[in-house]
Amino acid sequence: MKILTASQIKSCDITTIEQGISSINLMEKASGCCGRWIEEHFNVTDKFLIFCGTGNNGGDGFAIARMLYEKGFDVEVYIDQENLNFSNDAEINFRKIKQIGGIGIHDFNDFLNINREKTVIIDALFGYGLNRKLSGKNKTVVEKLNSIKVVKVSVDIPSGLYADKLPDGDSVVIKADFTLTFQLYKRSFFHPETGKFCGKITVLDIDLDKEFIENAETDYFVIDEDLIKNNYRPREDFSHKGTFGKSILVGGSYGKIGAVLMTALSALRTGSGLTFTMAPDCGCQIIQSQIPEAMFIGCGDKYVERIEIQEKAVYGIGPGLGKDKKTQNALFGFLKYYDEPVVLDADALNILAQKNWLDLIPKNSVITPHPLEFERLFGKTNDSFERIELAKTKARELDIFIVLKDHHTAVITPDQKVFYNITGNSGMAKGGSGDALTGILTSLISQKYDIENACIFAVWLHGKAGDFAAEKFSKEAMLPTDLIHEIGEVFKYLVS
Ligand SMILES: NC(=O)C1=CN([C@@H]2O[C@H](COP(=O)(O)OP(=O)(O)OC[C@H]3O[C@@H](n4cnc5c(N)ncnc54)[C@H](O)[C@@H]3O)[C@@H](O)[C@H]2O)[C@@H](O)CC1
Ligand SMILES: Nc1ncnc2c1ncn2[C@@H]1O[C@H](COP(=O)(O)OP(=O)(O)O)[C@@H](O)[C@H]1O
Ligand SMILES: [K+]
Repeated sequence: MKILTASQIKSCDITTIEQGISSINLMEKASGCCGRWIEEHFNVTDKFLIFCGTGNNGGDGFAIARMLYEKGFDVEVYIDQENLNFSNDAEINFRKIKQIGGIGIHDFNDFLNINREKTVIIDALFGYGLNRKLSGKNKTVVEKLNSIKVVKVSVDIPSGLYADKLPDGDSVVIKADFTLTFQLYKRSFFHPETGKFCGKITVLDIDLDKEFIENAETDYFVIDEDLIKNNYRPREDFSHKGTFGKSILVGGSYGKIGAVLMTALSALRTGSGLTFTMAPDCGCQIIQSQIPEAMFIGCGDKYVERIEIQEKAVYGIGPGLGKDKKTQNALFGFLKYYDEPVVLDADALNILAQKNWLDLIPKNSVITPHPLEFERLFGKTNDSFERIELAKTKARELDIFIVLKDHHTAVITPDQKVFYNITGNSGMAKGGSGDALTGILTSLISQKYDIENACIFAVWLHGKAGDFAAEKFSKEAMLPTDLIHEIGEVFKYLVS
């Protein structure tokens, strides 16, 4: 799914209106979608306090208030009574609720304390039209709302957030539990500094002009299930182990053998035809007894001391590798003569950063840094938006794919497209999760997924397996090995 900027969304709204629906009816449709979602998720005994701004986001709020009232909900509306300079459609909907009479209309300042347990705040202060940080009464009311512990639902965007950039450092933003956004995800939902305000996000289809969206130019995309289902290739019947490639996972060092073991196990669980671990001899017994399906190639005593080049194989290098001098030489020796795409992770990246060997990375390779590894490779950035821009520059410069790991991992391609992943959860924030991703990626590339599709599929699959593991064991208790065992459930889900 595409991600558009605030100004593109505005143009999309205008185009949709030009195509035949009036703007007031579009607002009715958008508010209707929110109203139905609210009805499905809350009880008629709950009390709704709806905070409305003067723009069309506020207009949505007034319309939602009317719809909930008509369904029998207890609704109060809060506005800034010193600023009644409403947009046309907000004005129409404001008048409608005034006519109804049964809905209390109050000033932000009259909002003192919540005196009922089951209260729900609806935030319809600002949407994508925000053009400066919140100040005055808007700021005060958001600070007050943030200080009380009740469920908050933001309409379109948590008020105070921009759709596509960071707010100023000291901005106030509503901290929502739920965000009901129209038609498309917004970029700010996926960045750590801004995404933390959104809570659980639901995208509501309000039928904006499909042709406009199709033709809109953007570098930014969300990895949704449609993309994955198009991408996934079920296993052919007439096939043999050679059909599904040869994955060689290089890593492990004394005390970190588990890392390469988990990488190999993930490669197997993702369907690799032939799977090898290339690891120090001290890991032989443990790997061979834990994963009999994987073959073992010894390449040192306690550390990887050489990386043998084999034909028709895809290499995933880094998990548990360590940075021993002999390992550094082994990596240098390998990359100097190898020019097929490889997957590089963890200490392989740390060595490349430390030695400034980035030019050795073969074209079309995939690197999978977490933010700190990224910083070691490419330097500091001020925020995660800048980090993505730097990743785009580096992906193009080096002609590589960058899988920038985070809560919403981003796949950045050499032609500067950015795909945000929406599967995964904080249960994966445990040593070993990244090793699993390296195995999944290597396996998909060895099965001849093109590299872009392999990256997209791998991060989605990895996160989805993490979500299944969290469902079964909880975020706290799930282990990276549980995630690896859930990979099978994800493939079953894809064909169901
Ligand atoms: N027809 C449409 O265009 C539709 C718009 N929709 C809703 O409309 C929203 C966008 O509406 P608008 O473009 O009116 O924008 P907003 O409702 O976000 O508010 C913009 C208004 O607030 C002012 N403003 C911006 N930042 C401010 C600040 N910090 N302090 C005080 N005032 C500030 C602006 O000057 C403008 O008057 C969407 O997010 C969505 O909720 C939906 O109803 C779907 C259809
Ligand atoms: N809070 C989180 N939400 C979603 N995914 C997460 C979270 N924390 C970690 N992950 C995922 O787990 C993996 C961790 O990788 P990494 O930091 O390299 O750790 P490791 O030490 O396991 O190699 C990444 O794929 C990352 O996206
Ligand atoms: K809002």
